[in-house]
Amino acid sequence: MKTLQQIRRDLHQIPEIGFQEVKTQAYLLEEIESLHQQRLTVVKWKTGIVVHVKGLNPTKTIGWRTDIDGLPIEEQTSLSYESTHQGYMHACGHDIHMTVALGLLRQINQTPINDSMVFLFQPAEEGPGGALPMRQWLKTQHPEFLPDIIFAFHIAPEYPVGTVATRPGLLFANTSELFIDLRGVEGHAAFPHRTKDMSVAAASLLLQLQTIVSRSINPLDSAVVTIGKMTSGTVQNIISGHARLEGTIRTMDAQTMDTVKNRIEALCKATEIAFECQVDIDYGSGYYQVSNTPEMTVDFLKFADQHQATISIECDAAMTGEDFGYFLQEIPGLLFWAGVDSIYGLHNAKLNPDEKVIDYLVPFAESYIRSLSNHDNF
Ligand SMILES: CC(=O)N[C@@H](CCC[C@H](N)C(=O)O)C(=O)O
Repeated sequence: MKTLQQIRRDLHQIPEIGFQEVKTQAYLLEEIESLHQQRLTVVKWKTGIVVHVKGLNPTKTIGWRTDIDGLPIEEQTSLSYESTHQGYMHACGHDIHMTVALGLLRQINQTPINDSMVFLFQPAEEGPGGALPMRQWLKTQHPEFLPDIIFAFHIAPEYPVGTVATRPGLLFANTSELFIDLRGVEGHAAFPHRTKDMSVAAASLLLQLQTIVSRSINPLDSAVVTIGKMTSGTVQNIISGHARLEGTIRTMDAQTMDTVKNRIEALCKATEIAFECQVDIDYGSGYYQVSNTPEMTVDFLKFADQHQATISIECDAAMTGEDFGYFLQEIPGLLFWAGVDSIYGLHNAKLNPDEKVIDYLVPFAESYIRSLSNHDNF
């Protein structure tokens, strides 16, 4: 049997983006198939997997969800086990998330609890979003695998290993992707008056977008409009006829998302008039906020407080997005941060989570799950 460290390193080498996690799915299936199958039912969904572990005397089903996708980032860690998929990296820790889920699955399968468990290996968390369609599929095709309560964690580079952090209620923001295409007229650099320059239009729009949060959102509310990518033009002496802005919107309040989108649409219309061009907006995929079930989260933090090896923190909400919010929309549960002590943050090409988190978190999660299965107070 492979060590969990080996599994994490193997998975780290094969990052794949949303709904293309073919090798990842095959690797996970091989590991799952190597376990005693007596209590297991394994079903594939797209590039994801659902594993049901039958309890000894089940009255409920406890869910554990992990995301499985990587990011389109060129890794710069120089680790001996760095990504073999050029241009792709597990830069958000999903390799650690999967490994912990497999470790917990091994433990629960080896020494079952009274209740049943369902492990959801979910594709496409970074986009376009696997949680919502997976939830719908479970509801319609496999309601017997729908958990009564559900848990997930996310690595947190800023905390040391052994730290868990979460909060009752809102933890992560509402999100929407944002893609804006500006189409004008390309032409010779020496004759600007015969063109409609989309580099200038995009630059102007980019700056105007920055006024939304500062001038249209109540300062006591919170929002983010980030343009992470801006492309325009072909070569230095041709005026660009096409530019594209790619970004993301984050809001703490679901209604604030509408306010931000209304302002974006107004500024795009104004850009069309000002620069005599066509501007098209595509909101891509959006995620519902992650809102933890309050009583369960208070109990979780109490459990963590009493756990010998754990530092527990009631943290602030963050502008991160997570499609786990779609599971919590219908199923009680919570998401928590787990410290991995890296000077480089999430989505950074040098992110290097401390693998000790695996040996800490599997027993922590196992004892938490066992404590829940001994109670029927939810
Ligand atoms: C935990 C994390 O980093 N999640 C991602 C989710 C991305 C959602 C979507 N693709 C977007 O960019 O809006 C995040 O960036 O917060």
